[in-house]
Amino acid sequence: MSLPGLQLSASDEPVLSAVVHHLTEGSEWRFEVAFGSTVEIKLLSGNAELFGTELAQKQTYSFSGTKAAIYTWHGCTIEVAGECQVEYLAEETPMISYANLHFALERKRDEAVSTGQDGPRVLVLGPEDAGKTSLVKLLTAYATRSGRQPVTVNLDPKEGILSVPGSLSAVTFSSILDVEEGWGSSPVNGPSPIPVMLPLVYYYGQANPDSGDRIYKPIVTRLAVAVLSKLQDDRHVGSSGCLIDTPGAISQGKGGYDIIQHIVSEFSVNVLVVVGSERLYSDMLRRFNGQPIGIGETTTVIKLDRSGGSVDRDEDFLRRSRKAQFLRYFYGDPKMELHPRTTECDFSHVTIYRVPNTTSDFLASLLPGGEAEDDAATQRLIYEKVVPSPQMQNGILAVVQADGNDTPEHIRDASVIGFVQITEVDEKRKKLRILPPIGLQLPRRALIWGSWPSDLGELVR
Ligand SMILES: Nc1ncnc2c1ncn2[C@@H]1O[C@H](COP(=O)(O)OP(=O)(O)OP(=O)(O)O)[C@@H](O)[C@H]1O
Repeated sequence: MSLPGLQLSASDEPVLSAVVHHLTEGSEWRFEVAFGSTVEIKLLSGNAELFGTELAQKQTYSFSGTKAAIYTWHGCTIEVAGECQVEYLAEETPMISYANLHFALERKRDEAVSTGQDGPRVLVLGPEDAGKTSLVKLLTAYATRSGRQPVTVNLDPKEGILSVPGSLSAVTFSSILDVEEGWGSSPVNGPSPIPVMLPLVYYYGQANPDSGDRIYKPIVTRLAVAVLSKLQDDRHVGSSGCLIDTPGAISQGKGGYDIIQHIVSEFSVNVLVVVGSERLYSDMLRRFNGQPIGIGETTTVIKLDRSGGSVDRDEDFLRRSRKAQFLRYFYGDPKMELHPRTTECDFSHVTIYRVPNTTSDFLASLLPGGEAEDDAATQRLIYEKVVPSPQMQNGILAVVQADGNDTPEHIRDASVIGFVQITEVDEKRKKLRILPPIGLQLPRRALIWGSWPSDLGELVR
């Protein structure tokens, strides 16, 4: 079609050249797409899945800023339009062992249905970029495809499953995952054509857990209490069990093992999966294999190979992924755009608590004379009450279900209602400008200012 007067025709629009790939059974096509480029993929024939979620035939899926793989059990043909940074066909994958793990979990779920006990509580451990999140995504997708309703728990603050980075969350999956977005969407993550899921979110505000801080372990406990009571209250969810993703940092010995012990006991973990590390596997085997959990149950430790497709992501890629997650939180995605407006409020309307830089504050507390002797000093290790300052510019604050005057413990243990960005601090007028997500009123709640991520820049469009 040509446009009158402009001498333009449809053929002047950029056309993405399409290439067709034939995948043999049990192989995968791995691809990486840079931020700023888009690659469109269409399944022409056969069956294919992305981290366990099936692709529909003839539907176009768009990817940007992604590293992933399309796997086929029985062979397929896909059409790919656009430029990938990296792409290749791989015939060696650990998918059979991943599927075997899924079937073993299914047997435990069937047993749970007949005995009335909880289904498997699965903890996934491994070094950074070993493919832990991809495995949890795949196991979640396979469980929902088998008609289960597992609770998926994210204990990796860098990840932000159905929430933003900096938070820990738990959500019950009852429907398919989103091929393009992975976990799909929630009210604290943005809109989606896939049914909205309501995650339970707690705020950590730092990149890596610290066994010595007074925030990480207590909020893991809060999540565990909520998840285990959900398993008790809803038998379908209960027999499906839970799948727990973890940060790579805790799999590196010392303080990390202390955190692993904490997670295992709080979630009554009975299946511990180690991905891609012989040494960690042997340490976990020694510590946990055969350990009794409740009546008649013991923990089983198993090892899985790392997929050759699981790749290291450089800091620039991770920074851009984080920024994209926050932009999606505030502005939605092309399927459903949102238009939040910044709003101004007085300093006196907000009560802000700062997440301390735990490593330095914790170490300081161990120095002679620096020991936390009284309650006030102990509480400083949780949060510090602060007045708005220019350092907060572009900072992310979590709005939690607690009053500004509650104790730091109460504020830490409160779940998140939403996140805001501070876009301007006017010290002279004592006013703040804030970017809230659509629908979030800034009531007189406690706000927690995280120390990470600190490199997002201004998100206002
Ligand atoms: N089979 C695969 N083919 C292509 N890319 C893959 C494959 N498996 C994983 N990836 C990609 O490799 C990267 C690292 O994987 P993943 O996020 O699952 O690791 P992780 O162990 O959870 O990392 P972290 O320790 O940072 O949380 C991700 O970008 C993921 O999409």
